[in-house]
Amino acid sequence: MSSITTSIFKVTAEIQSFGGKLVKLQHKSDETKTDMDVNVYLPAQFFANGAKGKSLPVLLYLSGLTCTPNNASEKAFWQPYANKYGFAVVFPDTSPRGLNIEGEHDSYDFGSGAGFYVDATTEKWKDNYRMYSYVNSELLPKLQADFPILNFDNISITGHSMGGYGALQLFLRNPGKFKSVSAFSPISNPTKAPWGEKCFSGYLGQDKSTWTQYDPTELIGKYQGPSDSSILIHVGKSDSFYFKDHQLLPENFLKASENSVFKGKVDLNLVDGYDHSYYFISSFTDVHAAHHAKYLGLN
Ligand SMILES: N[C@@H](CCC(=O)N[C@@H](CSC=O)C(=O)NCC(=O)O)C(=O)O
Repeated sequence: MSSITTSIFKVTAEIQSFGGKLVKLQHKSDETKTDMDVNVYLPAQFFANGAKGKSLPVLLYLSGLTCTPNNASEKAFWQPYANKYGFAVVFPDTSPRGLNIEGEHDSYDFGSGAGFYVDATTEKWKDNYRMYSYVNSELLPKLQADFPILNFDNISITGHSMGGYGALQLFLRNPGKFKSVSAFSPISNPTKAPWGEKCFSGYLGQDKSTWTQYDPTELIGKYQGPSDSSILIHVGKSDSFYFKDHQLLPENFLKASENSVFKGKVDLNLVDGYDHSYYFISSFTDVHAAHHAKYLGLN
């Protein structure tokens, strides 16, 4: 039996980890019209503070292509830092599941596991592939309702690859909503990268002018919200998606930031020897956790 009481979400697993608990949840989504899985890591403070009613900040982690909520929960190692600083971590899924739209499961970089954090407008995808609205407008308010001890008004955002792009995109499209943003190997200029071109043309259609509303490199120059936080990015120099396939293009984002309110505030770290994997991510989780803790008022 679960020790966590919820009404919107069904608790499917509760796993003690690093002194806190990873809670696996499932709910019916109005946006995707499917059941959706989401994991939430509740730090030790959640259980200690519960009785005292002290609210805890939240870090939203968006995952990359092929991922479920479990990849980062098992391999990014946010738990010790969530406990050190006292924040919860939310790990959403990367696409609707359980559908069988024609072509949906044919490739790893489109369809299932590859929702690309957009609201699709093309006929085949528009009814369910609404991962932008799902994460931004449905999931977070619903979690707030079931977890009142968490403070979703004190939230930061991060992610990896497709999720790193998603983090930058959600941060820049919602000025002031997130206290800070960071990204591991983000697809920084998706309208110019093969992964982005494939997903945007499939979900949004051939008119490229509709793509730019989701491209961080296009969005940063137009952003006019708070800019007190810096934008922290790590990319492995031995990541073949970076140096060979040119999927990430972080230099384009850095350059665009020079004509924005974030001029001089994009902290792009190209790190020797690291690849695209969770071995890389988990090597820098501590730096990203400290970055967000600062802006969430935790250190
Ligand atoms: N061969 C891989 C290709 C997909 C991949 O590398 N996925 C990354 C994210 S890439 C950009 O969004 C990932 O996080 N994979 C899951 C993992 O646990 O490493 C494959 O098919 O997995």
